[in-house]
Amino acid sequence: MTGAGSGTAAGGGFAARYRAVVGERGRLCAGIDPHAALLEQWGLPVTVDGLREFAQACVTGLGPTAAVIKPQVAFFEVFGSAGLAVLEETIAGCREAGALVLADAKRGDIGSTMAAYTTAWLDDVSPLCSDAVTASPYLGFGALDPALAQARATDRAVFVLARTSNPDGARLQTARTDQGRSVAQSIVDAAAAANADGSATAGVVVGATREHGLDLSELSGPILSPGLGAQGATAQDLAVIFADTADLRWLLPAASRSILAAGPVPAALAAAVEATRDEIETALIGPNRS
Ligand SMILES: O=c1ccn([C@@H]2O[C@H](COP(=O)(O)O)[C@@H](O)[C@H]2O)c(=O)[nH]1
Repeated sequence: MTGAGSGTAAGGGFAARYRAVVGERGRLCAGIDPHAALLEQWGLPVTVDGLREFAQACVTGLGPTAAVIKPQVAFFEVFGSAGLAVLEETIAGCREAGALVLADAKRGDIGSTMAAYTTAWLDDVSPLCSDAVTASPYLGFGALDPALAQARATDRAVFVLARTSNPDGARLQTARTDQGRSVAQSIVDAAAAANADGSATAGVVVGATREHGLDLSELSGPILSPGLGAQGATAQDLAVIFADTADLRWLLPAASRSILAAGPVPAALAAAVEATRDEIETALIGPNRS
């Protein structure tokens, strides 16, 4: 299997893997968020067996279709070790199908503990090994160094929270640092510095739900933008808030519940991915794209 998600790539950084799969499948990150309400909507029990069936349908429907797949780790942790076993199968299945897997685990801790999180999420020795992981910079961007180093060495990426899609984030993220920049802008700038080698090792998370006030033009790395659909953002909003502030080739809009609502039939999930992606492409570059 030679898909973007299969194993460790050989050089070129995450940038090459990302460009290849997004070029082929389009700009969209499909989330796997097995909410209890969705399991019920799909006619599944809210048990680990229901979780497994849900995840298998996602692997079949989303794995060959979406460029990036983002399992939300929390919904698997709800079921303890059995849920984590399902997460392992889900990650492996999506990577085998050629998607890049971004584990939404939002890890962040002192360096020595961060090293263990790094092994868990970004090292081939781990059954949870993914192509990228989300991270919180609240202990300082430098505390993420072990993850960034491992990601750089293995052509993976770390997506760092900068300006999140929830309203509660604003007060902290728009606060000014002693250098006069917003906290969120300082995260973006640190990520841009980490990407100076062209590897795109450091992505950022910037929600699609509101004006972010950031200059993303120097980032040279992926911008995960959650908030489409269930949180109220639209494809047109993406064009408005990112067109003048970012290189749109790096924009990776994300949606979970609005896609998963199309289940449980895998073909319907795949169709929802395609429809969402087409809406995004039309909004960002117009209907006559080649
Ligand atoms: O700022 C952020 C960061 C992460 N998320 C995560 O993305 C999905 C969104 O799910 P929807 O169903 O499309 O609302 C979810 O896993 C969040 O934890 C985010 O929404 N905002």
